[in-house]
Amino acid sequence: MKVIITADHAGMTIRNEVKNLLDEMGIDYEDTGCDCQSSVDYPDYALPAAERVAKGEFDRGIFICGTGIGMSITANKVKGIRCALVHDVYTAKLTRQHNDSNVLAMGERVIGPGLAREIAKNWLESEFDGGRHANRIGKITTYEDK
Ligand SMILES: O=C(CO)[C@H](O)[C@H](O)[C@H](O)COP(=O)(O)O
Repeated sequence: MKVIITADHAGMTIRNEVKNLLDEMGIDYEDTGCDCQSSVDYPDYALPAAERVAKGEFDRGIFICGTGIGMSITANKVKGIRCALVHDVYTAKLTRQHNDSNVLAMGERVIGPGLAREIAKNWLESEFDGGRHANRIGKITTYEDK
């Protein structure tokens, strides 16, 4: 699995925690910033990273900002992206099993690094269930292709 990770200035601590997790799990990843010396705009990070997931360069993305909302709204504008904003372990698993989410968004001003790590681990380890859920995702894809 290849993962792209990106964050704005409000997501640096969780970004570093998730990078440690990816190292421990032996998962290949690219960190596309920010360097976060000053305040930045989340769309400048979410859009290029989401496009690279949509193109198939990466299997999954993990995007972090203050609330996760800006990153998730932006990522979901990119065709083929199913970005889930997650702040608990239950929905981390369920959004993989039911929604086949390919991007995980989290907010560093909402949860701490320990919970973020558990969320990322469960999201990375959970598989899509297919079946009735594939049919539902097909309806989203059909809409995107119109
Ligand atoms: O987009 C967001 C909220 O939807 C993110 O949380 C940003 O990180 C946040 O807006 C940044 O806020 P700041 O006051 O400019 O640090």
